[in-house]
Amino acid sequence: MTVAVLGSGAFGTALAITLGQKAPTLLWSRDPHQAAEMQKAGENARRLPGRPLPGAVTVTADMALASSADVLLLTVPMQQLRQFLKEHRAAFKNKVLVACCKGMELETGLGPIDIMVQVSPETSHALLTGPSFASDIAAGLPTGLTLACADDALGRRLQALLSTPALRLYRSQDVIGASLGGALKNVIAIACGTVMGAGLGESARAALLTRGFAEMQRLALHRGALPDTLAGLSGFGDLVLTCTSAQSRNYRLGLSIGRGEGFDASVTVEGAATAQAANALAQELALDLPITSAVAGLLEKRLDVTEAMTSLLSRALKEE
Ligand SMILES: NC(=O)C1=CN([C@@H]2O[C@H](COP(=O)(O)OP(=O)(O)OC[C@H]3O[C@@H](n4cnc5c(N)ncnc54)[C@H](OP(=O)(O)O)[C@@H]3O)[C@@H](O)[C@H]2O)C=CC1
Ligand SMILES: O=C(CO)COP(=O)(O)O
Repeated sequence: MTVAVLGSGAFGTALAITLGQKAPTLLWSRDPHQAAEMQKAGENARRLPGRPLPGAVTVTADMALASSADVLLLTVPMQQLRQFLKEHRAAFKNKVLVACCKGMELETGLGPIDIMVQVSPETSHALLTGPSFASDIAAGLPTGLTLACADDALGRRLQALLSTPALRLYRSQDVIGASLGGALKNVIAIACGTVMGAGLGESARAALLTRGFAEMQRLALHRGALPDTLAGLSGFGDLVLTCTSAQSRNYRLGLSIGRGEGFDASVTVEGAATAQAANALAQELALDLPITSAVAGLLEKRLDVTEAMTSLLSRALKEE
């Protein structure tokens, strides 16, 4: 099976770099000028500078060529996924689509698998998620990821195809758990960045991370996820990474909120829309997600940091 990565951002480029060390790999960019520049320079200077593309990676803006591959890794941001699938529906027919984005759609609360099922029912679907900063992956540093696919036979083929000496993929059939874990951890990372930015200390961060994990489980289990998935790489694993590293854009957005500073609106921060979508869903389902609600309040500027902390600390005392 041949592979193309669709979306030449930081993560798409990183995946193409690592997979291109194993087999010829196509990297698709929506911008012909950028594709030509990357191919010529052998590098994605804009999104992932200093990480050379292997010779087996071909960068192209030609979707007909890119979608000639058997397996298409979708690395466009979550809020762009539906439109992207609609635009290229004909080209994707009968292909295997592996979503690599993390989040919930703002208007619907749906995750990547739900959207692929809705918009591209004539394709096969899987999700690649877990702790994996683009620059680490591109540098060949090791990590473990979750390959979630409801169809176990296809999941096994994708696991073998996409694993590399540095990327160890674990299989799961729980697409709901893998999808929600990857989406919700970003919301908790914004919360953790905020407490660190506001100088509230590492103890507060550890408490938020832990209680945030409880919220992730509450919502995901209600939606039918398996507890083991949340405790795995796509949930707990990615939560720990994202809540403790300034490499994370979600964590950095939180830091800037905590410090009262601005943040570059062009940076992809999946947790922002997801916080609002998850908060709306929690209200609809009458689920108590106080940290998610506080993050949504901060992002919508209904709360400041002091009010958000007060809203969390002043709730009725309860059992853990
Ligand atoms: N960066 C990371 O460390 C990791 C990211 N992810 C996930 O991967 C996803 C992408 O993140 P990342 O690569 O970092 O984001 P970036 O912001 O680096 O890149 C996003 C890319 O998507 C392209 N794009 C945006 N909209 C469209 C569209 N409508 N059609 C085609 N292409 C489009 C952009 O093109 P253009 O350059 O032309 O704007 C850009 O190349 C996110 O969901 C993220 O959570 C997962 C694991 C790690
Ligand atoms: O998902 C990621 C690491 O697994 C990347 O996190 P950020 O999107 O916060 O940078």
